[in-house]
Amino acid sequence: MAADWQHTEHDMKDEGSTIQSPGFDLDYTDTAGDGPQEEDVRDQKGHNLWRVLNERQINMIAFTGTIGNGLFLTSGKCLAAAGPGGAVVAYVIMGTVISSVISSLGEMTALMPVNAPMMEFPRRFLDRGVGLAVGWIYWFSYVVMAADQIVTVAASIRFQYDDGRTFINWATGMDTSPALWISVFLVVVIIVNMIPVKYFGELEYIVGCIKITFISMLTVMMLILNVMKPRSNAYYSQPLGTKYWNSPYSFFNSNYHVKDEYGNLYQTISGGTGRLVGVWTACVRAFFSYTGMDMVTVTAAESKALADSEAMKMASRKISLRIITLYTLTILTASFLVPTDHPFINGEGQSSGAHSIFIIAVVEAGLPALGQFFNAMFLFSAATCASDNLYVASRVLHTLALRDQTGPEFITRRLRQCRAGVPMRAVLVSAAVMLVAYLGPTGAPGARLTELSSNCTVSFLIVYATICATYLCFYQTLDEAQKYGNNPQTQAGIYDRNHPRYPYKSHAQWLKAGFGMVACIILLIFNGVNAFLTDPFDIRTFIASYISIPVFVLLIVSYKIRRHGFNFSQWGPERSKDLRNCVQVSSNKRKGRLEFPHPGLTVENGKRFLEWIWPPPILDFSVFYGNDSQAKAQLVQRVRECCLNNGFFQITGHKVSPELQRGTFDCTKRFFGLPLAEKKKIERSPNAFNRGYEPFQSHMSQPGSAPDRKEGLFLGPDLPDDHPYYRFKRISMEYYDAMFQLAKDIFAVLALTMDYEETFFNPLTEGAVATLRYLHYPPQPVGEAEKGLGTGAHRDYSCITLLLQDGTGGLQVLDEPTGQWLDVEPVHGAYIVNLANEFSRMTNENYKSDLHRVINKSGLERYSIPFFFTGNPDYVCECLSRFRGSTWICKLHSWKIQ
Ligand SMILES: O=C(O)CCC(=O)C(=O)O
Ligand SMILES: [Fe+2]
Repeated sequence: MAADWQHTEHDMKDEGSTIQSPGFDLDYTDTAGDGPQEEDVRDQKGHNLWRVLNERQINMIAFTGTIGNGLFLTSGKCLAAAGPGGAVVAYVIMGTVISSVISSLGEMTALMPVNAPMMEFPRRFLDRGVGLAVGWIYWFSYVVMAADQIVTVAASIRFQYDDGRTFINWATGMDTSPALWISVFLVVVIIVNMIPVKYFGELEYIVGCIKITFISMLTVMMLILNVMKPRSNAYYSQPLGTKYWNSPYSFFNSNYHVKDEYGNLYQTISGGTGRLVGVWTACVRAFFSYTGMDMVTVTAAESKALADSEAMKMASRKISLRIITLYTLTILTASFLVPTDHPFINGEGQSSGAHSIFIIAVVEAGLPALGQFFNAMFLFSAATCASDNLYVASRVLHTLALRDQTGPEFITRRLRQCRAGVPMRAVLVSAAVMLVAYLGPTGAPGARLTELSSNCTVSFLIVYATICATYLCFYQTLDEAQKYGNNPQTQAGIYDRNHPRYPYKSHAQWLKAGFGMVACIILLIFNGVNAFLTDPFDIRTFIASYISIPVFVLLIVSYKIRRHGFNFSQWGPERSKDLRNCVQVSSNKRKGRLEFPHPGLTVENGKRFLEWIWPPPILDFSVFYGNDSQAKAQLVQRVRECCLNNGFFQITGHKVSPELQRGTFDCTKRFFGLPLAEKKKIERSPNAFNRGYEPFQSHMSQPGSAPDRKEGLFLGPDLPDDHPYYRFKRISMEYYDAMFQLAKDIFAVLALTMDYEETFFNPLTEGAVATLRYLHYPPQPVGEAEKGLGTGAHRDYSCITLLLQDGTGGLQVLDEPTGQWLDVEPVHGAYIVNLANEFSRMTNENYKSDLHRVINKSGLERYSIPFFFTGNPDYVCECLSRFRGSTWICKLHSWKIQ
């Protein structure tokens, strides 16, 4: 009874609560912790973010968001407080703290790429109330940070530098009200956040590249200024060398000046205590300039790259390494050029730009014009940070809404809504709170944004300490699941941190998380030490430094009251210890790890090394749809090379949507999940036009070998209209049509590779016959290869095949010149294009028909969806004119495709 197919829907509902099979299944990963069905529903309602960001964009969003005024404008205060050596030490030590936090968070996110991991993980592993409290303060902190960056933009426009010898002044900035600039940039930042996330990601990528270039240039510049012969208008006549690190200056600054909020000197602490307080103050500041790196995980729910489950590992590692190295180097090089007692970093100076050690360094080296350029870059940097901070805030608010934590339903419903994958309302509400920017130093009396923003940076300490604590609980949960859980062997890797399929095992855990947590708590307790050093006690600094703690506690308490009233016995930790949405790495090979096939120096090893540096090409097909003729010509050239080489290539950037691919995989799994008797009811019989079910081991791809260890379903557009499984049919046919169109587009490119018109193959593609095939490969027992492969070695028959595989891996293509089987690593959403025999014949076998096979050694279920494009049965094939030459084999033949 075919109607029983529908009953599998309820089986799928439970999928969200079980550990999922690996790889690209993670596209089912819920964005709010529900099952895939719920995601479907949300999708229909437009509540879903879109997974469109790729790895480079994720990296750059975090990079762009972190590098802001912390380093550029306020690092001078570190130098003044701790001395050159002390400042560098502070950046290094705090770098270890932040990288402990980021790797703890990154490891959990790599295993479970959920929406807003910052709040989701504490919710699961610590306490629901803590999770929500973290969500709220995290959101608020990002909003205020965004506002603070906007104020920095306005302050940078009001640029003036006057040290008695050099005078720089941006007249426009000085003559206009900062409120005007705040308004202008607020609008710009909101607009940027409204654009579809795909373009936002691309913009961020460009901005990130500019920032990386700038900061690298800054470091090199500082180095050059230090060693080169000073210019005639420099403030010094000999190269500075290590002058500011030697006597009378020194490694540490032993005098710490306690100042009140207006910069008036209150007292000086000297000696060992002075050094200690100085380094401590520098540490707190350095830590704050690192905040923002956590953004790398906020993008998890919008990342298509995360389906390649090691992308998070690479992203979190890269961000820590890049930022810590760049910051430390930049501070180090600049510290040789600016003395610790320079008045502009000790409270004087006419504008925020004048406080920057980099501007001071270039002005004193006799390059004031460069100072202007730097200020412009700092302005740009702050503006882009503001945009990133708003991005994070909106995503967190959106998640809070999905969790029903944003008050009345009529508000929550709106905050959940997304348009084109962007949570517009969440952006607007967050932007509205950014109006606190007008509280900044705009001339308005009682401007207090600075305090607000400093207590927000303190909030990050709470969030980070919570994340480390969460990691410790997560670590314990994994341990328990591994020891006491009743897990099938195929899932063992999910709980085992040492298993090669565990996505990201960060080093030295749990120690690192413990260190991160203790360090953040100490920073939290002592960050407001300045308040205690003044007399009378500085109440404003004290409140700004500690207010976040009671607010955090209050948020937790209000959650408990709302949920349990004053029934204190129920206030204990509520956690699910839920290991849902786990993913595994799709192959035993760790990404980024270089493994040689042979010991010693061999040609194969050399080849592997080259492949490691320049991995085999994945072609971005989107240029075919664009207007860039040069890029298109490049694509055509690369396709041509692939056709001539091995007869296969992989493409991304096609128009088949991830949702449709996901839906089709869903259909595939549902079908193969049916009882055998059900599947056999539509068994493919030899005269059923190549449609229907093909049972396990009933086909032999490689003549003379054992039958294929796979089962299949052949589909075409002739499913009866009254087919009972409507959704299955709709999705399958929608997918069929999309593939048909893609095949036509690929033929257009193939025509171009032969210097024909794009339309050359139209007679072949119009009215073509094609077959969609769903395949299922059960895991192949290790060491039983002689009992048959998943698919025996074969070449496809007709024209081209477009293959979509899940993340399990197992497809191999023969590299004819070397005789080696190459693994075709799964790339999420990409199509492998195989040229088949008929087509190869038409090219006089210049274009290869590739030999390929499948061995599913992963220990996991593998699903794949080939689409065989046969071509129009009436098309008369013959050797194409382009390939007619003296050695051609098909001179006398013309034939029709079978
Ligand atoms: O399942 C795969 O990855 C390949 C299948 C295949 O080559 C075929 O069906 O012709
Ligand atoms: Fe094939």
